[in-house]
This record gives sequence, structure tokens and C-alpha cells, in this order.
Amino acid sequence: MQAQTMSVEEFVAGWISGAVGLVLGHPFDTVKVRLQTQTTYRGIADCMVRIYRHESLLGFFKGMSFPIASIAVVNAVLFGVYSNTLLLLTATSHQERRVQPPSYMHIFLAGCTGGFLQAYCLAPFDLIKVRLQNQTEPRAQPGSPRPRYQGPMHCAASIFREEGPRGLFRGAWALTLRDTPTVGIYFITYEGLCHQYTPEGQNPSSATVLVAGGFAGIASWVAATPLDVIKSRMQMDGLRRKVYRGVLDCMVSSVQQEGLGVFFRGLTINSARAFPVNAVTFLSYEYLLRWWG
Ligand SMILES: CN(C)C(=N)NCCC[C@H](N)C(=O)O
Repeated sequence: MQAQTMSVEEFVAGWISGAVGLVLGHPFDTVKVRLQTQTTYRGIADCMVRIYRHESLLGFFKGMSFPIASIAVVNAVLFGVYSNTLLLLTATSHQERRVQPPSYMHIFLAGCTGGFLQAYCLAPFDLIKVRLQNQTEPRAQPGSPRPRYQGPMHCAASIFREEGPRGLFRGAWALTLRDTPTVGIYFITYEGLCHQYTPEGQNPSSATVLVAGGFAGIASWVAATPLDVIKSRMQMDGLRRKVYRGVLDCMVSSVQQEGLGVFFRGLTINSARAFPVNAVTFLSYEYLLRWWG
């Protein structure tokens, strides 16, 4: 067996494919974050109509610039760590794994490792995204009230000034709990479906990659939604006054006030977003790796 070296292509492919998925999914993400953290909307349609009327189409793209800038790090870490952990566990490269598929246990462990490490890179960027997505003021119109944050840098600087460096990691613990197991589920679903529908030793077809990527997105986001709600609430906490003492307290008081259904807030929009975003993410990831040989 050849000595295996760490693959840089996996990191670059992860970055580009993540950016493609991110732009496609951001409008859905904004609606989801609003539904999870604000109680004024009656549902998905109401939220979309009100964003459009009050904030125009641009309202759906609030908070997107930072995730775009950070996706290079976040997705490169996710896919790069996943693939390189599998390389460590099984001593096979991406291409060799088509012939010698790794066990589901190895895939799950590598996915959890990728999810855990990317959560810490993602935390400050995700916090800023959520804070900006929740600003309902229309963009710079004369006479309209100025939003609290003027943009991503201003948001980051204000949090840093008001709460110190730890403030930028608000919600990071809930994010880690959300991402560690669910990224394991993400990769197991993807690899499992590709394996199922691809003849032995061949690369999966584009249709298989799209469907497997889409379902990997849905399966992982269904599992992630309860902690996604808690994560978003923790990130919005402290904006005016601090309400929650921690993740558990946020869970208990959310259930006490809104019932168990609170854990499923944003589930429909999360799933609708997850399919196209992850279908194109995996398709571009696979094609970039094949193209680089
Ligand atoms: C459920 N979770 C946290 C995940 N499946 N994470 C992996 C990446 C997801 C992709 N960037 C997306 O935004 O859907």
C-alpha cells in the first residue's frame, strides 16, 4: 500500500463547493433564523412576504458577506478534516475508497471529528450572521431608523467591545453539540446512498451524487434542528439583556413557554434548504476532486 499524504485538494474542493451551496441556501436560512428567534411571524409564507415588503429582496441576503468570506475556512475544515481523518483511520484516499469502502463506524467517526472542529471555526461567523439576519430594519433609506449593527465588521467590533473575545463565541457550545453527531449522520447518509446506488468500484453518477447529497442534508438537518433552535436563541441572548444561564436553561425555558414543538421550529424550511444546498455542495466537491485527478 502507498504511503498516504494529507490531501490539500480536499480542503480546496470543500471550500468551493461550500460557497456554491451557501449562496443558494442563504435566503432560506434567513427565514429559518427569523422563525426560530422571533415570535411575530405566523409561518414561512408570512415571514417571506413581510421580509420582501419591508426589506425588499436584499432582506433575504442580510448577513451573507461574512459566511461567504469564512466558508473557505469552515468548509475546508469540514471536508478536509473528514477526508484526512478517514485517511488516517483507513489509509485510503478519496479515489481508493470507491474500491475499498470504509466501514460506517469509520465514516461516522471521521464526520464527527470534522463537525466538531468546524463548529469552533464557524462559531464567531455564525453568531454575526444570525445577529445581522435578525435586524428587520430596511437597508439605508433616508429617514428610516439605523439598525444596531451597520455591517459584519461593525457587528464583530461591537460584540468584542461590549463582551470581550468570549462574546464572539456566544452559542458555540450549542453549535458544537449540534454539529458533532449530525455531521457524522451527514457523511454516513451520503456515503451509504452513493454505495447503494453505484456499481462496485465505479464513481457515483451525477444524479446519485445530487440525490445522496440532498438526502444527507435533509437527514442531518432534521437531527440538528432541535439544537439549531437553541443555538440561535443563545446567539441572540444578551443583545439587550441576558435571559438564559446556559444551553440547558435555554432548552427548559423554551419548552416551558412554547411546548415541545419549539424544537421543531424551522424544520420545514431547514429541510427545504438542505436538499438543494447539499446536492450542489456534494456535486461540486466530487467533480472538483475528479477533475484534479
Ligand atoms: C446538520 N449540519 C450541521 C450539517 N450537515 N453540516 C454539514 C454542512 C452543511 C451545509 N453547509 C449546510 O449548510 O447545509
